[in-house]
Amino acid sequence: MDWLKTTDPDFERRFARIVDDRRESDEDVAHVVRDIIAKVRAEGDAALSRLTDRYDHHDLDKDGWRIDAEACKAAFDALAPDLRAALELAASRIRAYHEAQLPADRDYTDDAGVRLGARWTAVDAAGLYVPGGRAAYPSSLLMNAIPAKVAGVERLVVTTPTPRGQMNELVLAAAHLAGVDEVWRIGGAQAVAALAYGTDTIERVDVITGPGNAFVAEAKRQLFGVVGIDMVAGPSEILVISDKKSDPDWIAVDLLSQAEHDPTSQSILITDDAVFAAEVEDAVDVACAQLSTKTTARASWDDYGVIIVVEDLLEQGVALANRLAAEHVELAVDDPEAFFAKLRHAGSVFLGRHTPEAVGDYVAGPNHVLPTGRRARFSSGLSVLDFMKRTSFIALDKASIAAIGPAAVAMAEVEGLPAHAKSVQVRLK
Ligand SMILES: NC(=O)c1ccc[n+]([C@@H]2O[C@H](COP(=O)([O-])OP(=O)(O)OC[C@H]3O[C@@H](n4cnc5c(N)ncnc54)[C@H](O)[C@@H]3O)[C@@H](O)[C@H]2O)c1
Ligand SMILES: N[C@H](CO)Cc1c[nH]c[nH+]1
Ligand SMILES: [Zn+2]
Repeated sequence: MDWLKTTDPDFERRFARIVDDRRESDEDVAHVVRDIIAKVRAEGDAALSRLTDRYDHHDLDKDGWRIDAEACKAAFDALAPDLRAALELAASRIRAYHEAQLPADRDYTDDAGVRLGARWTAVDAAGLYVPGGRAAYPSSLLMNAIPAKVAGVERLVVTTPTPRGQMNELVLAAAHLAGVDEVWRIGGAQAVAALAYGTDTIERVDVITGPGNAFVAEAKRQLFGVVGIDMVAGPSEILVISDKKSDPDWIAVDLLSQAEHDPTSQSILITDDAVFAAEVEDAVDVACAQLSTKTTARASWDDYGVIIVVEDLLEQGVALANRLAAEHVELAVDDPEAFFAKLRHAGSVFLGRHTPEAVGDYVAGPNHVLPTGRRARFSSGLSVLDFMKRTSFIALDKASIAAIGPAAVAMAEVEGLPAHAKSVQVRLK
């Protein structure tokens, strides 16, 4: 864990190193992923089978490639009542939030008499990556599938690893609840490649969404263009801005809540009180030792955890947070609105001491699939729009082409494109 004070003479150098650190996307990962993608593209199912054996340690031909709809329904029917209620609450809150994102078509006629507009349509098929290496993520299934359904996607294809052949019943139950069409027992970069290129067994999709570890995130990054993607959503991150009035035990578990996802996750505390910072550090040690996920959480905190003590939390603290552009930012202060007003770069923001990030992971409603690795500077969380595209349209008649056509002819001529000019001119006669 790194301790920084803005008053340290080498603060700027050390902070800049943290901002620029590409935690998960190093050259080794990129190289491994490139190789996996090439193998899946060239060999299809045979590569999927071999890579699943190598990384997830089971035999697809023996265990089955696909989980059928009956198994998903059976898992849903077998849910304990409290878990079923929790999944249903999460699903209905996620659905309500995302339904409000549906965009409106445009269709109008401007002053020149030109009819213009745009029509939104869903992609035909979406590949939804549901992580499953270290933990199981039924919540991520809902976060992927519900916006896709709201958008009107016809074919929803889930891929998820089943390490050592172990299926997670809650993931299957969530697939039934969300109305997923296909569930494939494949994870990692090989799953992303199969969705992008298709194989004899798995038909390709148009867009791939969802979170995952460094290999999954890098595969999506490399395959963007072959297929649409939502954004690069890799190992989780949390940045907590807190004054000394917060309970150190609360802040410690908030930091650990993201550290426990992955050894390359990152948890950062920014505070203006060094004593409070030390209390949180101690509380992290105590809380971490009690977690079943302590090995992962400890590794993440030791290698990538950061505590930054600033002189002025509102001005300096938020300025640093903007440079970090973290996936999640908690504002554990008396007046979170004042901080929120200055915060421009973050995937999702949690306002006030009673808003733990973990509630957003499950039941609040906004999507938990969010950009990581400082990418909140230019990307947003998963939304209904990631499953849709916009087609613009133009309609002219004799009068309106006469109004705007000559300008097009003039521009085509200076661009040296005579066929363009002619195709307008012939209609002006
Ligand atoms: N940013 C977000 O929105 C968000 C949301 C939820 C989860 N997450 C992140 O998702 C990740 C889940 O990770 P996970 O590991 O539990 O599951 P995962 O499904 O993402 O990854 C497991 C797969 O990784 C591949 N893999 C593992 N080691 C490999 C290696 N050495 N070489 C090549 N491939 C390898 C395997 O194929 C395996 O199937 C975490 O990093 C978590 O923080 C992010
Ligand atoms: N915190 C993760 C996004 O980074 C989402 C998640 C799912 N389950 C628990 N957490
Ligand atoms: Zn989480």
